[in-house]
Amino acid sequence: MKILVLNAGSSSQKSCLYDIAGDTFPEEPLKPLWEAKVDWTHHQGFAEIEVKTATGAKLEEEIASNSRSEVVARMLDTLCNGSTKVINEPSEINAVGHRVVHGGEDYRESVVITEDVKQAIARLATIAPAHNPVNLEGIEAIEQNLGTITQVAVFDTAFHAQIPDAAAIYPGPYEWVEQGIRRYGFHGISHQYCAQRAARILGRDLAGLRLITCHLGNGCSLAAVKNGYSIDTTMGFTPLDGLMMGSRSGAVDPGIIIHLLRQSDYSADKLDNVLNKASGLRGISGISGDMRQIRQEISQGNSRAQLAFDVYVHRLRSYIGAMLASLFGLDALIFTAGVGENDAVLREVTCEAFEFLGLQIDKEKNKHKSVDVDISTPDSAVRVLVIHTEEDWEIARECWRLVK
Ligand SMILES: Nc1ncnc2c1ncn2[C@@H]1O[C@H](COP(=O)(O)OP(=O)(O)O)[C@@H](O)[C@H]1O
Ligand SMILES: CC(=O)OP(=O)(O)O
Ligand SMILES: [Mg+2]
Repeated sequence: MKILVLNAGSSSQKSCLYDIAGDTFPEEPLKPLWEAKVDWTHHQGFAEIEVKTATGAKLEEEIASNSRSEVVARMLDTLCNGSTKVINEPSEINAVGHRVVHGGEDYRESVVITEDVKQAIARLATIAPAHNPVNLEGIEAIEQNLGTITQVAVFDTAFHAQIPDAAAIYPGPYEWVEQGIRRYGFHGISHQYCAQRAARILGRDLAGLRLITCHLGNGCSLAAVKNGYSIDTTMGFTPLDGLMMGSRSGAVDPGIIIHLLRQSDYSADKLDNVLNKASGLRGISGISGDMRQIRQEISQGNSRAQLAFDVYVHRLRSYIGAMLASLFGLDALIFTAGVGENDAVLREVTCEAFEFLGLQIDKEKNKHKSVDVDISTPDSAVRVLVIHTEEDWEIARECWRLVK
């Protein structure tokens, strides 16, 4: 079965094609036949497309277009033509899976996309403005280019759908509960993949495991996973809650918002922009939301970069503490996504705070650039894992489950 996966971000579009043979979904992630990445950030009005195949073919080009449909058309063209050709025609694709960030109260698991599903994704754009509209554009671009092919929406919120009310409900007025203003949680596709992968690495059943998965990418969130279910998480009603992120503030005293609305020229739009795009590592450092750049500036003695890192670590430790309390204990702490997988110093200083629990990492193992490994010492009371997240593979798994 050939499954095309689309993971649409606000300024990028990642896609890949898997070929899954046989009657059972493989345990180990397969290498995609073909992968494509489109980036709109570098050159206004232009899309940079990078394509590579499992056999080593590569293609890079720039096209003058802001239209996701036009760019998806070109991407699909590279699947069937030229040096990166891996199939003869688009009709060989059996299904298309999409990462959709917000599924709200209506969608608590993956679904085959219908008009109703599209309308719900559009409606939820008001609370996931950076994500849901581009997810919908991706779905429509596939409709325009591939017609009536089966498409599946895999929601970032779904893995958190079982979070108990005590952890999900904000202590505002009860009307909020009635209006669906509650903690939904995000990055669920990644948290779910990492929890399953951790159980495999540990040689244990998910049932009986208490895990904290730390997804630290541009967006950052933690999940407390018990018996394979998320029972608490740091992102909330929107992907702005919780940890400090690349350019998002994470949780701040709501009184600051009231203060700014009353005392300054802040509007809702300005607040949105400040909290989502001009805060976090970028806001504090004044340099960048990219952890690699923060690290480089720290090595050159930049005190604001150091402060940004220190606040990031403080927040991360605090929220790990919160997840620990929800789990009543911990079997494994898992680091994943761009920062979690690559930043050994961050992992080391984060873990130091939990040595009192008997959690101990092997500092040499921690420095190795390998993933899907246990970096704790043999006698550590808690296992510490670094896992390469495979959101696309998890989307393909859900697609396979629904379409097979
Ligand atoms: N070697 C590294 N050291 C520290 N941070 C890294 C490294 N490589 C990537 N990152 C960070 O990972 C983040 C992006 O993570 P990623 O999971 O790719 O994000 P997203 O999928 O949310 O766009 C960036 O902040 C980047 O700086
Ligand atoms: C939900 C979310 O924050 O996603 P990302 O980290 O991809 O921005
Ligand atoms: Mg990501």
